[in-house]
Amino acid sequence: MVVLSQPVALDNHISVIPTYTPVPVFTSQPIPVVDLTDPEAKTLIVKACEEFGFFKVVNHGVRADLLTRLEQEAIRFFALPQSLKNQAGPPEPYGYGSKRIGPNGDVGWIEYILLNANPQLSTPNTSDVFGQTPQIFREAVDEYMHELKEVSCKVLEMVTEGLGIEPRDTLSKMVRDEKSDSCLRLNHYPTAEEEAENMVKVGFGEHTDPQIISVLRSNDTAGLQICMKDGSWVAVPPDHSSFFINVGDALQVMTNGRFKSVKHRVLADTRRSRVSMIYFGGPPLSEKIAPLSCLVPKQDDWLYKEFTWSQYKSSAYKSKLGDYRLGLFEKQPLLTHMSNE
Ligand SMILES: C=C1C[C@]23C[C@@]1(O)CC[C@H]2[C@@]12CC[C@H](O)[C@@](C)(C(=O)O1)[C@H]2[C@@H]3C(=O)O
Ligand SMILES: O=C(O)CCC(=O)C(=O)O
Ligand SMILES: [Fe+2]
Repeated sequence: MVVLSQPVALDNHISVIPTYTPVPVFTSQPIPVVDLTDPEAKTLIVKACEEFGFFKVVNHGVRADLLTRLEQEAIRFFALPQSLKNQAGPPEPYGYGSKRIGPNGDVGWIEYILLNANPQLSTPNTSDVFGQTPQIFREAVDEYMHELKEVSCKVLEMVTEGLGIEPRDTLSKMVRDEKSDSCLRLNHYPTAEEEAENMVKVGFGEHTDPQIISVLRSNDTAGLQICMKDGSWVAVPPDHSSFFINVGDALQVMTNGRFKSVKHRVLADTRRSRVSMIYFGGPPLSEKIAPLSCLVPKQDDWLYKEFTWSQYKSSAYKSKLGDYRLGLFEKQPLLTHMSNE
């Protein structure tokens, strides 16, 4: 028997993975769960960001009815006829997309809506998402983004407190800034009639999120997996009432690699549809991203060159999903002086 460990592309270009590649569920090494009301939360968050770049939060303070309201609106949108949904696309990068992810040939068993948190930065077709649907969708999106910005900032303030960084809004002020380049993604991984035997469709291929922080919420359909430090994949049990936090590339840089932006992917369960909504907390386009000087005072110790978020974003949009995007921004290791002693 040939055991494939890498995804392979089928005729329809959606990669598939053999189901007999065992993917353990997070049990032996449970996913860190942080109660945001726990006085120890900041210490637990720092530990989870160092060990996994990923954790689950409970007691986050966002009302359950807002989560269900947005999920229902997303389901209603994705149930529209294809021709109507297409009017809200193609994503450039904002708007409705189906199967194609990003501009460089990535595909997945997915359809989605990508919206910038700042409506002025969204492309015109984005308004079609709401144009054909009731006001209730826009209200749910706006309210959700507002609440998720708060959750992101609360977590980032716990990060700075846990790391002993002052002031405590050092990170959160970038996401709170009115020019913050944050976005919201609504993903739908549909069911499928046919399924190649012993194969599972890749919904969203492996990647890291480029921003500072991502806050993910899904319905109770499984599919999300994260990559451990040893390269193995672990399935994350879904939990519709909690949020899952990812460290993004920009936070990896600002902590000089102390926190790792977590590689993750979604394998679609084609018998049950999955709906996820992710808030990506990003800095303003002009923000300079570099290791924080309070963490790494000597520039010689910086692992990354300074760049603006705008530079990183345009570089990300030239890359494929699975590329290691930070590679271009790593400093060459200093050659220790060569002596002939
Ligand atoms: C293939 C791509 C899609 C993406 C832009 C990119 O060129 C590389 C990064 C991808 C990603 C992953 C996290 C988020 O879902 C996303 C919105 C982002 O900021 O970076 C997507 C981009 C996208 O789908 O537009
Ligand atoms: O849909 C999911 O659960 C995760 C999707 C994801 O990683 C993304 O949109 O960046
Ligand atoms: Fe992601």
